[in-house]
Amino acid sequence: MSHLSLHHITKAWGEKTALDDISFDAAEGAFVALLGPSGCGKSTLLRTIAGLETADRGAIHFNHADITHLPPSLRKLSMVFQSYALFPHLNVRENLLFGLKARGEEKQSFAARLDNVSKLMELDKLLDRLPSQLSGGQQQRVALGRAVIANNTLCLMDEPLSNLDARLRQSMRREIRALQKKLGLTMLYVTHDQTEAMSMADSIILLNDGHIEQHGTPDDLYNNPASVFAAQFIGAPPMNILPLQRNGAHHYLLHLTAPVVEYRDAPLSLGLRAEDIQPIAAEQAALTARVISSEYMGADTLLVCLLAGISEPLTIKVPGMQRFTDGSEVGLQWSAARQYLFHRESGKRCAPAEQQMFASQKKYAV
Ligand SMILES: Nc1ncnc2c1ncn2[C@@H]1O[C@H](COP(=O)(O)OP(=O)(O)OP(=O)(O)O)[C@@H](O)[C@H]1O
Repeated sequence: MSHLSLHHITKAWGEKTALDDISFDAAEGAFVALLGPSGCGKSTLLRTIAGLETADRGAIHFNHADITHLPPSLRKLSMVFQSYALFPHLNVRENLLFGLKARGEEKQSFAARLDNVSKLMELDKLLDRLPSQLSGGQQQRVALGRAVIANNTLCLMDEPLSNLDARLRQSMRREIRALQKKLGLTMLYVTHDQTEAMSMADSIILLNDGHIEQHGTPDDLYNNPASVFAAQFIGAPPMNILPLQRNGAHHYLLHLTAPVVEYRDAPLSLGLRAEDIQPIAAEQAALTARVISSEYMGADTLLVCLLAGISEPLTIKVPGMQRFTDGSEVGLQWSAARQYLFHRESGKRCAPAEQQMFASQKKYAV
């Protein structure tokens, strides 16, 4: 049985459905990222699991027990907020011990637990300082230490790194992941940053407007996106999405690398990741595009190109040292295995069998 299971959790704020029939399982010791754009319901979901909000419908099971109606203090979970929520007038030691005292836990255990956690979090030399005398990263460690000292096996984190600068964020990501593994914590981690989710999590729950768009491993979300939304949310730059047309001027796109065609009643879009498109010499290419801008980023350069007759620009990722002049013509190719097909109306990915069926219809091929 899963450590944590949500069953059909639904919650509305007035007219707005913030959580729409959310169900998932998290195994013991798993790091699960809740990812999605602003307003998709990440915080509401986390707060509902913590018991700080009440679901309108559905059930939450944790450690074989139904905790749906338990108050937060009895749920045996720790929560770390974006704001750290440290008490400004209490020093690090008092902040770390506050929860234990408030819950009336065994006093004799405090010294050993404090010693253990302050060493683990490298806070042992800072115990007498107030939060205002700590750096952002140190404050974050106190907030984490408070979660760890409670000895709870489930930890909920709501954008814990968003107040830190990019470099510190990266090292804290590694620290949190290492700590979570070492202590065997089950972690639910809210973020809107796909890189954070991809680099830290065992599995990602991608939320879109209150519902689960896709739940899978980082590899699944990147290589097998279930929809245009997932394909464009995961990966940078977002996946190129080009409309396929049966008789339009774009037709040549379709039979460049494989006889992928549009099916009678199923208008499709073609998805291509920027890194899967290779520039080649224009004179050797069946398809050419005009470079409209290039963005040098060190290791890579992003080329924004326009294909004749297609208004959507196409972004291509090339090695940083490869230079193209704006306005020049470049040939393009990609592997048929790296093409994604989506239903244009629903945005959903075509099933493999469906994609095969489209591919086998050669009537549109030149
Ligand atoms: N207390 C509240 N009262 C009314 N509406 C709310 C309340 N809290 C959240 N909402 C609404 O519910 C929806 C989901 O909000 P939520 O804060 O869960 O999203 P989020 O994904 O965490 O967003 P962000 O990344 O911006 O924090 C939004 O439309 C929001 O306006």
